[in-house]
Amino acid sequence: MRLSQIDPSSYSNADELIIRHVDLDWTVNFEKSTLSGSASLYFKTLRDDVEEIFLDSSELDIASMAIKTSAGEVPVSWDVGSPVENIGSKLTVYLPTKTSGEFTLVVEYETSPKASALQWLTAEQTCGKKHPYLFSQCQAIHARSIVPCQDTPAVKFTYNATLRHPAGVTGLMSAVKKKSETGVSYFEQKTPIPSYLLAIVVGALVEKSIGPISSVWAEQEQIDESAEEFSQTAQFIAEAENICGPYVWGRYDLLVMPPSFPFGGMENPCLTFVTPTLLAGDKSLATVVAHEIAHSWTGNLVTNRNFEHFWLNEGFTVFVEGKIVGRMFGNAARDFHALHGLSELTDCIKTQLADTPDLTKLVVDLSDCSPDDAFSTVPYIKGSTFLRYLEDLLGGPEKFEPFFRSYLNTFKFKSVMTDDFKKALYDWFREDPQNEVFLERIDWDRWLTGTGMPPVIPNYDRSLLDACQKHSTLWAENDLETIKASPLLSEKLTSIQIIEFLAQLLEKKKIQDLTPEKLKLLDETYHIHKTKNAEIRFRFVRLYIRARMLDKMEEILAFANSNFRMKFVRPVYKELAGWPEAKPMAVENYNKVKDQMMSVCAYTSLLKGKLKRENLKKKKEKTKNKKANRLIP
Ligand SMILES: CC/C=C\C/C=C\C[C@@H](O)/C=C/C=C/C=C\[C@@H](O)CCCC(=O)O
Ligand SMILES: [Zn+2]
Repeated sequence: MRLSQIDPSSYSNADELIIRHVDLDWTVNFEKSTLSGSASLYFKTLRDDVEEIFLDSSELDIASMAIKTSAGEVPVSWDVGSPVENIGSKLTVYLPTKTSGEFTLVVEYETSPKASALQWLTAEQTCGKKHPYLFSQCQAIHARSIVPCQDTPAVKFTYNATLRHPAGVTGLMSAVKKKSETGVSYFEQKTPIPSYLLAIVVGALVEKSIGPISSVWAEQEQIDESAEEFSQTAQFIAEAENICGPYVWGRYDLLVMPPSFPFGGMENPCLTFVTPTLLAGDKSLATVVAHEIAHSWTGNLVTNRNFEHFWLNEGFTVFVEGKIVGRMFGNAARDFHALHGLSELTDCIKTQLADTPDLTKLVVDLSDCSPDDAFSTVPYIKGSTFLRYLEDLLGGPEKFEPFFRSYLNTFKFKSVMTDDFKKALYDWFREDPQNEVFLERIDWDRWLTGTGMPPVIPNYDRSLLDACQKHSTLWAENDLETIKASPLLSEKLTSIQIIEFLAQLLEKKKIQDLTPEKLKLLDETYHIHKTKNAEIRFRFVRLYIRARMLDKMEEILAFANSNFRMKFVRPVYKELAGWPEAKPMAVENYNKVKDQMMSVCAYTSLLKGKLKRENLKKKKEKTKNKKANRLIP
């Protein structure tokens, strides 16, 4: 079911009125695990005589609501619809009179201790062990669990916030801090944002400067290594500005999160959240920061109108990330980065999305699927591959980048659909009639609604990939003695090449004699036990699983418990579920640690396969019934 015309995942009647600004006054209650206070929503009607406001909400305890106009404040009544799993409840506000123009809705409320956007950590769960910690993750549709709102990226608003928290901790938000007093911080976000970019963190945080507009924030124990790992931040920003135009958000700070943060990074404006699994010690995973910086334009300035068009956020961002890599490390590195993305996409389509081919489309149908269930690497990699294909087709970076900048400039502060991009592309390139023949070649249907891998793979420079291929073939197709004798073993691979080589090894249907001895040699050859690189460890524990090494279960589960980044946790559990001897231990471990995971991670790690299969079964039955009905004369 589509909840509204504009957005299948939002109840809001954003075709009738929109939120332009929000004032938040929140008190952080660590003892109750709640936020309490008020949200003032400044509305502008888009048509005359609006009678009701439909908002999104999830488990909010609402104490009062009032409408404020220049004439004064009037209490209003409301109704909370029955909750729908992974969606929340429709919140209907009844306006006292037919309303046009501008007005404010003031809501006094408290969040649930189970608010899906929030994670509350006890002091023991932090590095410093002295203070509790709170953080949020609102994308895609979890903002509704911390504020009643039009929780759709079709609507953008500015916000101010007053944050009251215990005196010994620091509060930060996805905004610029204007002032702080003991136990109170004041924030301002002057650039309109969609609700999914609201963010809050409260904890024992310290700051270290890493550039003219940037600091890294972390717990004291990780601050120095974080500053070192992300020392390229200012250069990433400079390259991104060169590609996309001026940076408008004032500050670009980084926050190194606790290990339970479910994603690699989250592009919260002014304050990107990153997983500590990026702390590899050699900056080899810092391209995630380049990615989050790129979002300052693609996603945060030009935003997908709903999550069916998520590729407009992520595909565009990976495309810019690749360009930053190219400018800083050369085109061979850019192309290797893209080829590595394609390996990840192949793996994702074959494993995570094997039962749901519709989710391999670039533009998906989210009518009966929550965005969290649809999330995959497809919009990232298929999307960026499409843009690279267009760039190559339409004359290379020299011709494409001016168009790209103009697209960003035209749609900044707005929310867009795929057709807006398509029209902008045609408007720009049709200026030169010579482009017509190339424009005609673009098979939009296959790219946007075709399933599976991208229909065209660009002609990438494969020089850095070749070594990975040689190594994976050596290890997959030979016995131990032949491998030991190979001169390849003394060839050095970079961390990223090791990641790709292991990914390729995992891709092979059959690895000859995947024995403990072989894995021991592999470990020694590439110094896997010494590495801090989580991407390498992640792939190596999957090899242990493939080799059915029960004696490595402790190590496998230690990795699964070392962080709750979904990219790592979900495939590990999925593979363990397919190994009958290990499954009971995996289930037991999951049950032990699931309360330390964010709800999105706990929910998608174990249930997803089952739920998807059930939905598919239901869909098939529906189609069968429809067909049967058609046969009835
Ligand atoms: C076609 C997909 C439709 C909707 C998905 C939209 C949002 C999904 C929701 O689960 C939130 C995603 C947040 C992502 C944040 C950061 C990513 O870049 C992280 C990528 C994975 C990782 O590196 O850990
Ligand atoms: Zn992203």
